[in-house]
Amino acid sequence: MLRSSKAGATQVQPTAPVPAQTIRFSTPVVETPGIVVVAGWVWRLLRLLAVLPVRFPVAVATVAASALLAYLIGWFGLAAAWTVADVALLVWWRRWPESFKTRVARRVLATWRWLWVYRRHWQPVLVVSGLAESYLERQFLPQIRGVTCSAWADRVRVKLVAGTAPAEFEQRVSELAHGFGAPSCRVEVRGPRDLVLEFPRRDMLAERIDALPVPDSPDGIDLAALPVGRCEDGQPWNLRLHGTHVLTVGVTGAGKGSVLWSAIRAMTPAITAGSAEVWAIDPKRMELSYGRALFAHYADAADEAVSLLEDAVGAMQERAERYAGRKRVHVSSVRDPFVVVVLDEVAFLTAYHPERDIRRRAENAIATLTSQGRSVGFCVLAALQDPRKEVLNLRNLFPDKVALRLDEASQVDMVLGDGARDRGANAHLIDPDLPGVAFVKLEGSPAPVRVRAAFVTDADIDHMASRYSGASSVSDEVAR
Ligand SMILES: Nc1ncnc2c1ncn2[C@@H]1O[C@H](COP(=O)(O)OP(=O)(O)OP(=O)(O)O)[C@@H](O)[C@H]1O
Repeated sequence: MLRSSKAGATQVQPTAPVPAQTIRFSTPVVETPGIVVVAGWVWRLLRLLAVLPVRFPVAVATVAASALLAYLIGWFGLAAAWTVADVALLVWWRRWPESFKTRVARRVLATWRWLWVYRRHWQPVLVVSGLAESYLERQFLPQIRGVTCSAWADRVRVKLVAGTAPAEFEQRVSELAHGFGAPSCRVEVRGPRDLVLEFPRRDMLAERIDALPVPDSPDGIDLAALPVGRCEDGQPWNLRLHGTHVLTVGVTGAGKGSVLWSAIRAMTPAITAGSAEVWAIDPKRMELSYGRALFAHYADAADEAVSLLEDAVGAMQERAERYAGRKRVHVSSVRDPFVVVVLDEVAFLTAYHPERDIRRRAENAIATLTSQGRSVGFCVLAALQDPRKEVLNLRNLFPDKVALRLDEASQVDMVLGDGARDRGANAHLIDPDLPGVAFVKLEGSPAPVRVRAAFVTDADIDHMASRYSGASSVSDEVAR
């Protein structure tokens, strides 16, 4: 039975003649003469010698100067010259460590990593991961243009094969990361056929980040760039609240609270001054209740929470009416403070609450706030555990999203948008021992960036509540 020719598809060798094909034309094989092969090798050697001084001017100059010194003053003199140079380098390193790192150490490291890691493994990794292209029986590989090292990552600049697209690299970030022994890989497109692969060497976010300092005065606070943590490259992670709405998604224990609290902490002086207000909804009664004194309004029970949301809608509409035809941009002031509605576990109101009326009212209010509040200085900052549509079908009304540790790979694109996982946002692979680590999309960069929120402890919240509370709520009158 199994031997029957009908048991499976017939395999045809692509080079073997098909039975019906009596004559088959093929290219004749001509043996390459030895002299041509040797000439090819000599040509490649000469080309390498010509390119070396351009590619590695310092290394070639050092070798050439050493050879010249050895010739002129002998091996003893060369050893003395090298000792002096080493002492000079040592002094440079001790005296100006930063400049030594950027000008010497990282360049040497980059050359080493280029030779030992990327050049050595480039062809096998790219061929096996399917990034080598074939045309007319010849193989074409993307070329390494150069390797640079930053404090935490290697950046490999690559020239694409003509006719291919960066998306092919974006879809194979996992293969590339494993192939080159890096924890992850990020693709940055610089221009036509020009991209950079970023491979972290160490995790800059492995250590907990303590709560960031509270700004001294409300004047320096930029509500469109509140410092809430650190990016993977060591730069501050600034969260935009003014002019947008933010949805923070993560499984239980992922650190959603640290994102909410870091944002509140960054604007506390504005809360004291009255130019910003936080209206907090805390269904779990655990996350926000600690800092109650900082909030203009607070609700934990479902019916109170829905009333709070409807009050916010009322205040927003009153402001929109006042602005109509007069003002197009909201500027925070004591008269018209910037209002952040902080909603912990938003699904409690929109999906899990047993009363249909509560769910419907909550959803309507959130939809109105998120669709109309941006330009009049209202922002919704919500936290959510499960990003599926059945749980929160309003998630697309939040322009900015923070993907903390997620349960499943498929949830990454649900939170950060199509293609985010292909671009390296592996939020489902975040280590559970690193709460507060997340992927976000920053302005001006389509590639998701790995960040970590600073951790605001209970003691920090206590301190903030006792020192900065007492702001009178101007919007009270409007809301009531
Ligand atoms: N940014 C952070 N840095 C370091 N540790 C953190 C950070 N955020 C949270 N943690 C730790 O993780 C624990 C859980 O954090 P948190 O309660 O904020 O998670 P969550 O996502 O809000 O969970 P849940 O939905 O169950 O409330 C905290 O008690 C704290 O110990």
